[in-house]
Amino acid sequence: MVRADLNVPLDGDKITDDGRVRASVPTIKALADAGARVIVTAHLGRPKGAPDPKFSLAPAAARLGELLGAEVALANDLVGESAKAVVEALTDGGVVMLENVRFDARETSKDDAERAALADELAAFADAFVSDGFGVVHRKQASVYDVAQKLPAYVGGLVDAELGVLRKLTDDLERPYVVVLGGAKVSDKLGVIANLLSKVDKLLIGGGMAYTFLKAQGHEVGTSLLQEDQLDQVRGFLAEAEKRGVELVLVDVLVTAEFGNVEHDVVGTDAIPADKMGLDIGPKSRELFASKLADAKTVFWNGPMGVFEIETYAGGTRAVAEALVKSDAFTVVGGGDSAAAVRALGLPEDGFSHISTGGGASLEFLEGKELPGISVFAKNEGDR
Ligand SMILES: Nc1ncnc2c1ncn2[C@@H]1O[C@H](COP(=O)(O)OP(=O)(O)O)[C@@H](O)[C@H]1O
Ligand SMILES: O=C(OP(=O)(O)O)[C@H](O)COP(=O)(O)O
Repeated sequence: MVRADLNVPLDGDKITDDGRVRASVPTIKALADAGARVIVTAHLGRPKGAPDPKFSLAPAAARLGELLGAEVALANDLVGESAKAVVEALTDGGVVMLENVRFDARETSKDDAERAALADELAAFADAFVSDGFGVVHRKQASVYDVAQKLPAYVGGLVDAELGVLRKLTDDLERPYVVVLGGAKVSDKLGVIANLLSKVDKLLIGGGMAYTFLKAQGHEVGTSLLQEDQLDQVRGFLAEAEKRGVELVLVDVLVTAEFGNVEHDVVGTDAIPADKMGLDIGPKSRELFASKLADAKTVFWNGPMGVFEIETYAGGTRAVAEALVKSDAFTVVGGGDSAAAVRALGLPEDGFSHISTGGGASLEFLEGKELPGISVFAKNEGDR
């Protein structure tokens, strides 16, 4: 059983960036080539613990089959009759996939016993477990953490390689060290900032993340993405950043009346109208961010600077990406959408030192937090 991260961006049922599927191939292929019967488990999006066709893994299974050159049958459930039939029909060297692990509410349950019960059912399908979904190792979830305690468990090549690169950002890194944060998973990622403040020289904040900072500084943010319940925490970060001399810079944004509308204005961060939302960083911010990145020696970037999927709001993300390509620093981009953005904007992948499949996972590793999907291996002494 291989836990992969196949959480790919979709437009309807079309994969818009298959980077995570491609990154999952080497481990799956090596096992299949060695004659194993491979059962792939993965999640897609954040369904509410029940089947939802919008979040089916069907596009990922089809793409994985194309890349492997052999069909990958997809069960239409996780541990039910369909999964049992698909696993039973497996032959040596074959690969099958179970449906989205998050269609079962026990996957993400906070209750240890509930997760363990699902892990038992998953483990009954297999003789060994390989943890290869780097983007999800920061999640204490049944298919990532609990199942690793039920079977002989091994770290896969992708997880091993990702950790190898990220260690370069924790041991003896060259300064100035700049971290760029954006994206939409604001509440998740605000949590890492407290620890990052003691490690970085500059923190550049854009994307959906920026508006909670602007609000905490006393600005009006209109209808922009806002994590109201974390404002106090962010006020604490601002005070801490000032004390430590960590710079936070954002001066203008692109605002629009309605999400997705291409009609927009550029306004200063102190002039966001009450009925508008910010969907990208503005031209002055782009220049400022690029100048802060120009003399960096180490950069980690997670989270697009704007809604890059719409060309009108892709400029901020492009500016940061181009600044990294130009830079001779050690540059790591992490996250499903950030990696997808770099490729969608046509930037050369070799313009970055590393493009990681994990955003939240990388950030939590960099802040020094224990990652459940990794620390579980310390508990299974002897397994590797
Ligand atoms: N200002 C913004 N408002 C709303 N969404 C935003 C904004 N800026 C960026 N985004 C969205 O953030 C998403 C990616 O966020 P996230 O999942 O946190 O990044 P990653 O997958 O790289 O870790 C993109 O789909 C992008 O459209
Ligand atoms: O897309 C992911 O993370 P990322 O957006 O931090 O790169 C992973 O697949 C984890 O998904 P989750 O944040 O819903 O647990």
